[in-house]
This record gives sequence, C-alpha cells and structure tokens, in this order.
Amino acid sequence: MGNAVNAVTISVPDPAAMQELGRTLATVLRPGDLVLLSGELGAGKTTLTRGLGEGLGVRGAVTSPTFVIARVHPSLVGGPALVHVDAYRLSGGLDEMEDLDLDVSLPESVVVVEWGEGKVEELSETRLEVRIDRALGGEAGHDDHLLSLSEDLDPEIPDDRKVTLHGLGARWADVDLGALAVARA
Ligand SMILES: Nc1ncnc2c1ncn2[C@@H]1O[C@H](COP(=O)(O)OP(=O)(O)OP(=O)(O)O)[C@@H](O)[C@H]1O
Ligand SMILES: [Mg+2]
Repeated sequence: MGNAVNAVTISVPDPAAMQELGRTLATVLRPGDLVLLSGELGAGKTTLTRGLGEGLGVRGAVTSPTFVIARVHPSLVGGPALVHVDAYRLSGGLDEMEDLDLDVSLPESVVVVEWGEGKVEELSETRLEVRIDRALGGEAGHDDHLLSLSEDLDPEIPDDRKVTLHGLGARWADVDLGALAVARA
C-alpha cells in the first residue's frame, strides 16, 4: 500500500456495461473526490458519468454538457452532489474553474471532469484518473500494450473499451479498485 501505484484495467464490452461500471464506482466515491476522465471523442466518458450519477442517486440525467462547462446534480439521497464538468472549452484551467461560481461546495461534492488533463489537476493532488481507450480499431491514442491486448479479443465485439482506473494519493492507497472489476463480472 502506501505509495504503491493503485491501478486496474477493466474490459467494458458495451455502453450498458460502462454505465454499470459507473454505478459500481459510485459506491467507493466520497465527498471531495475528484475523478478525471480521459479518452478520445466518444470514448464513453459521459456514459460512465451517467452510471455514476445513478449510483450516487443524484437528480437529473447526466448528459453531455454541450452548452455549459459544468452542471450540478444535487443528491436525492442525502449524499454528495455530482458536479459534472466538461473542460473541453475550459482554456484557463483552475482559475476559470473557480470563476464558474458553481452554487455548490466542491469539497462536499463528487467532481467529475471530462477533458480535464493538464487543467484541473491542481484542484486536488489526490484524485482518481480514469482513462478510456477503444480496444479495437485504428483510432489514435493506443499504446502498444493495449494493441497487444486487443489481439486476444473477440473480433465480433468492435466497441469494447479498456477502462484504466488509477488512484493517486493517500485517499486511494487502500481502496480495492480491483474489486470494481470483480463486481462487474
Ligand atoms: N463499450 C462501450 N462503452 C461505452 N460506450 C460505448 C461502448 N460501445 C459503444 N459505445 C458508444 O460510444 C458512445 C460514447 O459516448 P459518450 O458521450 O459517453 O463519450 P464521451 O467520451 O463522453 O465523448 P465526448 O468526448 O464527446 O464527450 C455512445 O454512443 C455509446 O453508445
Ligand atoms: Mg462526453
């Protein structure tokens, strides 16, 4: 434990499974957690967040925040609100994020950020990074490891995703991320 890298990669065959992974992930999230989602356009970041919102029991369906940078989903069950941020058009990083003047306390919420790499890491050095990669196909963004993994996959399943969860900092040191993969099976 301690400073050990806490990471797991989970195979997600379809959108329903991605949503289910989000519901399962919600069970380990606490107020103040920052979840950073990365992956190309259409990777499944919003789909995962939709499941997170269901699992957390928040109000409103999670959708792509097309016209807003952030949307607040209050809890319906006395838990943390979900703050869903699309940082795609957030050029100014942390300062701009704080300027959004969200009517919510970030330390009391679960903050999920799409496209936040290089922009919002300062919000918390302790965070859960979630990377979603297409397991098949010729899209950019694959590393050699994932390409070699994809050779073993059923070619009948073209939309398989690899979700890598990577917990950084003391908050995540003792969280059994591997159990998330088991819970899905
Ligand atoms: N295994 C899978 N997991 C998740 N989504 C999948 C999978 N297979 C197919 N899909 C489809 O991929 C799309 C993912 O869209 P989504 O909006 O979640 O991606 P995104 O990463 O948020 O994109 P953007 O970068 O535009 O915000 C959906 O249309 C979904 O149905
Ligand atoms: Mg999205």
